Order: sequence, then structure tokens, then C-alpha cells
Amino acid sequence: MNTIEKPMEKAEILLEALPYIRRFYNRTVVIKYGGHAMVDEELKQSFARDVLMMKYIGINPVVVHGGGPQIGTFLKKLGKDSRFIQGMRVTDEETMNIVEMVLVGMVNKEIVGLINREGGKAVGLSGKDGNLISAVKYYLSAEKAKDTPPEIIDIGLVGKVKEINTDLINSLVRDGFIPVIAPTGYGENGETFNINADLVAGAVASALKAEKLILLTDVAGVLNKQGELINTMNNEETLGMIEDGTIDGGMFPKVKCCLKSLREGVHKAHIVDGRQKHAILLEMFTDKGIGTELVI
Ligand SMILES: Nc1ncnc2c1ncn2[C@@H]1O[C@H](COP(=O)(O)OP(=O)(O)O)[C@@H](O)[C@H]1O
Ligand SMILES: CC(=O)N[C@@H](CCC(=O)OP(=O)(O)O)C(=O)O
Repeated sequence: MNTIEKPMEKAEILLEALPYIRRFYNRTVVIKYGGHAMVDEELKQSFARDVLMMKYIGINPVVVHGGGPQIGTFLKKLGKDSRFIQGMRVTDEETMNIVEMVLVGMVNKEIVGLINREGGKAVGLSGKDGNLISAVKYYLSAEKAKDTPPEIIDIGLVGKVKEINTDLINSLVRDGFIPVIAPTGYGENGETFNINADLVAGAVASALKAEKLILLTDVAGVLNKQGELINTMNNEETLGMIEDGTIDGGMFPKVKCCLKSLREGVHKAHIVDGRQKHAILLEMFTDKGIGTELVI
């Protein structure tokens, strides 16, 4: 090891971050923390530190979390299978109770605890708290034969976001808190809806006119046909990859909600490997980044 170079390298790394720190100062960054990146203790701690680091340098992080695998494990213990259609969990009333218990009672409180143990002031919220997320029932549609109307599929108590109460988030942020949001919503007839966490993160980012939306997932980012990581992609390129089937499965709702939030005023969206320690810092504060950046 060269003893002169090492401290210089450290200084250069810090300096590389400076333009980004300046650009993002006092801006909002919405981070979706997915269920797959939550299984490893070290990863959880590195996530909490990244969020806190952002807060301390003057960025306003807002966390939206998933918990699909955790819900699946709990359902299994109770002898219930998970069933997904087009990436959405089929949610009957009994499943909804378990979804709420796992997301709001367990996963949310765990993330709040992790951030607070690192010295932050995280506040956990479900979509019902302070009327944060109003939702309406989400019906899926499936194309049938040509020239016939698409089939409408009822998947139970699954919702899509109608409105986000940004006043509540903004007042928490103003007072130095880090909002940690569980993806459930309330309906106008008192129902509780299960909402895909990517969709909630996209809606929160749009409503807050966030600087960035960062989706942490369990792959390196968006991959091309050859399986190579794409660093940056624009609207047309993304739509082309959906059209030719390169993007499908769980990546499809992710890129769709990224494009929607970009159209609605979010500056940049990122899909990043949540299995990589300090993924958020590496994506935000280095020139190269580590995942896929989407722009329009
Ligand atoms: N072009 C693509 N690039 C990367 N992943 C893709 C692509 N097309 C489909 N996928 C799938 O999308 C998955 C990510 O979505 P998902 O499993 O729902 O993530 P999460 O649980 O983190 O929300 C990947 O594991 C991969 O199987
Ligand atoms: C409707 C629907 O599918 N809701 C999701 C909510 C959690 C989620 O989205 O978690 P991940 O981001 O970890 O997958 C579910 O029940 O699994």
C-alpha cells in the first residue's frame, strides 16, 4: 500500500461527492426499500446509515418500504399460499389482515428502529395514519382475443393510489423527521387496501416533486438482452425494451412507475441493486453510479 496515495484517494472520493451534495441540498429523495434487500442484517444496517448520511448532509430522504417476502413467509406459517397476478398479490380479507400486520406492525417498525438506532428521527406511517394514502380498488385487465374487450380481473383488496397527503410528509420533514411509509391505503368506504410498494414510492415521489426516486431491488439494475447492466436509459429506449419483452416480470411495474413519476416532475429515477452494501450512496454520490438511471 502506498501511504501517500491512500489519504489522497480518500480526499478525492469525498471531493467527487461535492457537486452532488451541493445539487441535492434541501431536495427530497424517495427511496423504495424492497423486501429482498431486507433479509440480511448487514445490508439493513448499511441502508439505515445511508439514509442517515443523506439527512445529515441536508437531503430529505423519504422511505417507502415493501415486505413481499416477509408477508409470504407469514402466510405460509398460517398455511396460506401467496398468489400473484401481474405482480400483484391476490388479497382476500384474511390476507389483508396479515399484510397489514406484517407491513405496518413488523417491517415498518423494524426500519424505524434501525434508523433511530443509528441516531436518526424516523417516524413510521401506514397509509391510514394522518390520512396519508387514499386509495381506490385496482382492477387488472388482460388482453383476450383481438377485437374483444380485455378481461377485467378482480384481485380483492388491492388498491392504487388516489392521493398522497403531502402536508403530513412535509411537516414531518420540516421538523427533521424521516418518514418511513408502509404501502397500505384507505378507501372511501373504510376499506384497507394492499398497494404494491413500487407504486406507492412512485406516487409519493410525484406528489412531493422529488429530485429522485430510487428503487432498491434484487438485481444489478435493468439488464439488456445480453444480460448486461444498462447505465442510463430514456423514455423511448425503455418503451422499446418493454415492447420487445426484454423488460418483464417484476421489472415491468418498476420501470412503468419510474417513467410515470418522471413525466410528473421527478428529475431522475434509479433502479439499483439493494444487495450491494451502501447502494444508495454509490448511486447518488459517484460519477459512475452502480445501477440504472432513467430519464425522459
Ligand atoms: N430487463 C430486466 N432487467 C432486470 N430484471 C428484470 C428484467 N426483466 C425482468 N426482470 C425481473 O425483475 C425482477 C425484479 O423485480 P421484483 O422481483 O419484483 O423486485 P423487488 O422484489 O425488489 O420489488 C428481477 O429479479 C428479474 O427477475
Ligand atoms: C398488491 C401487492 O402485491 N402488494 C405487495 C406489498 C408489498 C410489496 O410491494 O413488497 P416488495 O416491494 O418487497 O415486493 C404484497 O402484498 O406483496
